[in-house]
Amino acid sequence: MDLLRIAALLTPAQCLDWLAQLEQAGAAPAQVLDNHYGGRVAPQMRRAARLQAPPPLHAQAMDLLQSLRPRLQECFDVALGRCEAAQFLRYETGDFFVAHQDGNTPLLRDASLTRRVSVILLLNAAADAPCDGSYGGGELLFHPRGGGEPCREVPAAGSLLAFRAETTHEVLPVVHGRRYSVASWFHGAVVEGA
Ligand SMILES: O=C(O)CCC(=O)C(=O)O
Ligand SMILES: [Fe+2]
Repeated sequence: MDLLRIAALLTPAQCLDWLAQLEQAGAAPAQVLDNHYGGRVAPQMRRAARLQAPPPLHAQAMDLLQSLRPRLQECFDVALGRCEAAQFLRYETGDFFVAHQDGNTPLLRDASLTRRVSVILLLNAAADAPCDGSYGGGELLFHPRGGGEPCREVPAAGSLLAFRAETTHEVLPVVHGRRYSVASWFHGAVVEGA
């Protein structure tokens, strides 16, 4: 399974700054891209809030993610085009996202079809015991194609994971605190005349 880990993409101070800005942000239930449900979330699939980041913060996140394009293209050996608007996510205690694929799965012919690389940036850290600004649970599980033991990731605050959009992954329920992440997707480069 291809999993790229980028440590310390954000400094601890940047994480705190982003989190402080998100404290003020409005929230709505996070959705899923699914024709069947018309994009609405099926509550048994996902529970998380999508935060309305202030536009300058959103722009900063987009610049940061776009700066990774060359590295991601090289790592995954795929030509990448646009990067989707970053989603700022908050998982409260009990929130989760069941095993899913983000795109590039031909059976689902929706806007996710051209997604090639998913990126997830964690803004705060996991801790075993409840303490300010951290969360418990909320691990990311990556399931290898064809079965086998899943790979369990607990990224440090400010670090990013990138993987092929068709990789099956899930977020286990948060058991204490609040987990903050930023997710986005790079689509394949559009080939002229294709
Ligand atoms: O919040 C996360 O860590 C993962 C989010 C995710 O998998 C998604 O939005 O597709
Ligand atoms: Fe996902």
